[in-house]
Amino acid sequence: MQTLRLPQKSEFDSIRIPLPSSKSESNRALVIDALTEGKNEISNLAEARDTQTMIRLLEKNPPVFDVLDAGTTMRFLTAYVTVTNQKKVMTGTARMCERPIGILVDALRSIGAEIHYLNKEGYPPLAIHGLPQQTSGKVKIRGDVSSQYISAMLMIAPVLPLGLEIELEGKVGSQTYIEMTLELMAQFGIEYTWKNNNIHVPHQSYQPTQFAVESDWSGASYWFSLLACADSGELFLEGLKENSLQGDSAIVDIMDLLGVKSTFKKGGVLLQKQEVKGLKKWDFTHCPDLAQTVAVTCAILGQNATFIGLESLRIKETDRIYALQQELAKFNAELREIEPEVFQVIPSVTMPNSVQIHTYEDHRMAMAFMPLLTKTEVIIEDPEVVNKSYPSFWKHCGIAGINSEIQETL
Ligand SMILES: O=C(O)C1=C[C@@H](OP(=O)(O)O)[C@@H](O)[C@H](O)C1
Ligand SMILES: C=C(OP(=O)(O)O)C(=O)O
Repeated sequence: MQTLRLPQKSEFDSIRIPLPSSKSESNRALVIDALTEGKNEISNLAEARDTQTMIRLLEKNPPVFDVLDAGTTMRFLTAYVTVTNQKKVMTGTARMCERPIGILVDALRSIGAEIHYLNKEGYPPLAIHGLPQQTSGKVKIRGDVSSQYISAMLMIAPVLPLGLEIELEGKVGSQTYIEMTLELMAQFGIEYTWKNNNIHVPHQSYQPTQFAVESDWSGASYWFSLLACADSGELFLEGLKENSLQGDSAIVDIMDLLGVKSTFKKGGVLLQKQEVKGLKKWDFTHCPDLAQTVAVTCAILGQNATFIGLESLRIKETDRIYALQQELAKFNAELREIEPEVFQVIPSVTMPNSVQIHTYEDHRMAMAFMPLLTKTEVIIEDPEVVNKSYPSFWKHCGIAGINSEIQETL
């Protein structure tokens, strides 16, 4: 097994981190581009494996689309392949085949698609036979499992002959990602209305557009956390905008409470240390990918914060609640469920001399625990797991003066 040793370090100079591009924006722009007649100019696409997988599948168009562990690639391409009336098998890693897709398949079937499950009902792998004819212009989709099903349906909606009216049912999670989808579609010339639970996208054409992908706010969160946990330093994060399409820009408000001041400047955002105001409670319903970063930060900073809105974490790259609980325990911290779906961070009081973090095939487990190096030596198992969203993460740690060392262990 490969591990990465991160020596303890808690003082940082004035450092500029280039940051990767957003995989969420990239994967939307790629699907829209594939649906557009005419030439778009899309720049700054993500180096993330999830995006590179989508580029490769769209370019090579093999009969089997193996998306590996990329949720957006699986969900967005399932809708894309269907609407473009292709015959295709959609599959992915063993974990991807445990991540539900039934809500999206039901939505596509309800407008006339022919899709079959090749193994377990409700889960990939799927055999798609296309959409011979759109039989309905209305669909109901529950919003509490994954917003990616809704984004997938929204992006194909303009090219459907009858357009699409989507009624969102129940609680809607990750709503910021639905907003990102619609705002991005609007930049490609699409008009829509969203009233209460109803989103209506009439039939229309995507317009050729120039679109530059912004840096990734989810990836930026680990640098906010590093500074929050450090004794001193100043970081400049490149390519972030104050008015972002990404809901994970909420990290600015969260970290304002955890001791990081953000100042937007030309070309990015400057992070400086300030006093810790304290984080009492946060709802992660609309920014689930920040939960691991903030849980680790609170555990390190001695913040007994209450977390809600973590339900979707159980069906991501791993069961992130279980994974966090296991790894926080290694430095005597906890994520305790005090009532159903209400969690409290119980911070660490004693820190071991070294902590080895298991990463559960989840990029965010590796990156979220990196800031622990401000308090002790950290050993990260399977460091390449970061490639899913942030392949240059360890290189950027090097820019920050963290002298990591790869180790081969049995
Ligand atoms: O649409 C997107 O780009 C994403 C939506 C979110 O998923 P859910 O909607 O499943 O919460 C998020 O966790 C994921 O990393 C990216
Ligand atoms: C959940 C994530 O991605 P996806 O659902 O697209 O696999 C993530 O990047 O944290």
